[in-house]
Amino acid sequence: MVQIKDKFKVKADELNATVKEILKEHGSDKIGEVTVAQVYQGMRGITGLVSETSLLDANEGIRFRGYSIPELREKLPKVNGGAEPLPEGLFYLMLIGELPDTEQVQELSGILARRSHVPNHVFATIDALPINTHPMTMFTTGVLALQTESLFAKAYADGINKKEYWGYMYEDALNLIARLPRVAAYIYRRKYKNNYHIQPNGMLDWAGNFAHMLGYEDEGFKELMRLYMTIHADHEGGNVSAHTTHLVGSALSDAYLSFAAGMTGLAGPLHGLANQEVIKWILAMQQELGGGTPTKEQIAAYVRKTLADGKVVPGYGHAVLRKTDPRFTAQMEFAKKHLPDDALVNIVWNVYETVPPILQELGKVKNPWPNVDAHSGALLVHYGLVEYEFYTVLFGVSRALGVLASLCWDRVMGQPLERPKSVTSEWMQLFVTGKAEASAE
Ligand SMILES: CC(=O)SCCNC(=O)CCNC(=O)[C@H](O)C(C)(C)COP(=O)(O)OP(=O)(O)OC[C@H]1O[C@@H](n2cnc3c(N)ncnc32)[C@H](O)[C@@H]1OP(=O)(O)O
Ligand SMILES: O=C([O-])CC(=O)C(=O)O
Repeated sequence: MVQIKDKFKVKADELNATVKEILKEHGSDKIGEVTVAQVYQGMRGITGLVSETSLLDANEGIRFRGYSIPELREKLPKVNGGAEPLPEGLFYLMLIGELPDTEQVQELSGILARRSHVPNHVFATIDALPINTHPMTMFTTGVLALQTESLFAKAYADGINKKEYWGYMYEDALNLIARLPRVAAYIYRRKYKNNYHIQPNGMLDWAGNFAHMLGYEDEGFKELMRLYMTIHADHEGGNVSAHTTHLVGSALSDAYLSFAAGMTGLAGPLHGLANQEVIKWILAMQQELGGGTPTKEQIAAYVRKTLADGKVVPGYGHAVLRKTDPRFTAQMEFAKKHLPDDALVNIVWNVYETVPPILQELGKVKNPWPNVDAHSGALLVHYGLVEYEFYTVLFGVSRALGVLASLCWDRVMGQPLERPKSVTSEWMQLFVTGKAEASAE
């Protein structure tokens, strides 16, 4: 591990020198203009953050350090005999900026396995919550309870030099990633499997062991988890979970606090919770039709009813993407290979053919195409993980890889407290009528 940590610091020193140069030579260059509409409408299109781990193209989708999802599926190391990438490899790529070889990924898997111990008070804290608590609430609570283990918080309290922040953040990030599958699996087994818990298997890879602790030994499910944990890991810096983690981290809150904050955002239905909403929506449609497989006409009618009721069609649309999400496509390919005849998956594919033209008709939806959440639930149901309220926890465990790699970069680059300017609508009225000056600060 010392090796990866050292490598990270070397890369960071190089980038720090480059950024210093950029700021010296181009610090006052303009990167864009901000309109009044952007300020009121969720800051879409404002470039205001630096996130090293991935970059989104509205039409192509996400690239992790330059690699698209199909490229990652091909190039990242796999388990012996496996076809899907090991998510540990993606973490290495996001952190170091280079594709790891199999040996480096195996080393990282071993390190994560050795760091995965979760203290008992975390389980006791989760146990204190009523059983009907949403799994995402249990998850964020569990992560907050784990904060007792933060090395960064301890070191800060002891009074370290700011040049040393990154090293403690790095250790916390790895420890937290190592521990999350255990916390998540505990929640699953407590809520849905009569509190019958399964001990970790230190010989397995990170995602394979997660599947094992959840109670799924099928190799197909383990492959799904490897793919799932890879494709959900990061989506550049402005999405709600990544931005929140970064923002909270900018106050020098440690990795546990920052990640828990990000997870409370992932738990929203317009963000990560949409994966449970998709399955809920399909099941409700089936129920309304008396069961069975709905025809495309019936799906279209249900979509129109959803819209008429003033609701969104979950799994469709995106704040930035303007084409079918490549994460949706990757899952579709997985399904075509492993479960082409699955009834629910076939409904998901019929929904894909039906929804976009209807959303397009509305004239206001900027992206009528499916996002990652439109497909994931149906795959999980196929393998028996039917408890859809748990799905966003899986998303959260994966998202840790991206947002925690980013947090390491934030600290090693010495990123400052984030604090953009806000105004009141009264100020805006004066501004648009020329009675107030725009403030650059
Ligand atoms: C991992 C992820 O976070 S991926 C996203 C997961 N979320 C979902 O799938 C929920 C459904 N989708 C949505 O609600 C939206 O598409 C979002 C939140 C993802 C993006 O929101 P925006 O960037 O505001 O989208 P956009 O600019 O296209 O919105 C314009 C209008 O179209 C509506 N719209 C967008 N997507 C949908 C949809 N799937 N169903 C119905 N209406 C939609 C918006 O609600 C908005 O309506 P309004 O003007 O009456 O308020
Ligand atoms: O990019 C976004 O805004 C939402 C998203 O798809 C993600 O975070 O994975």
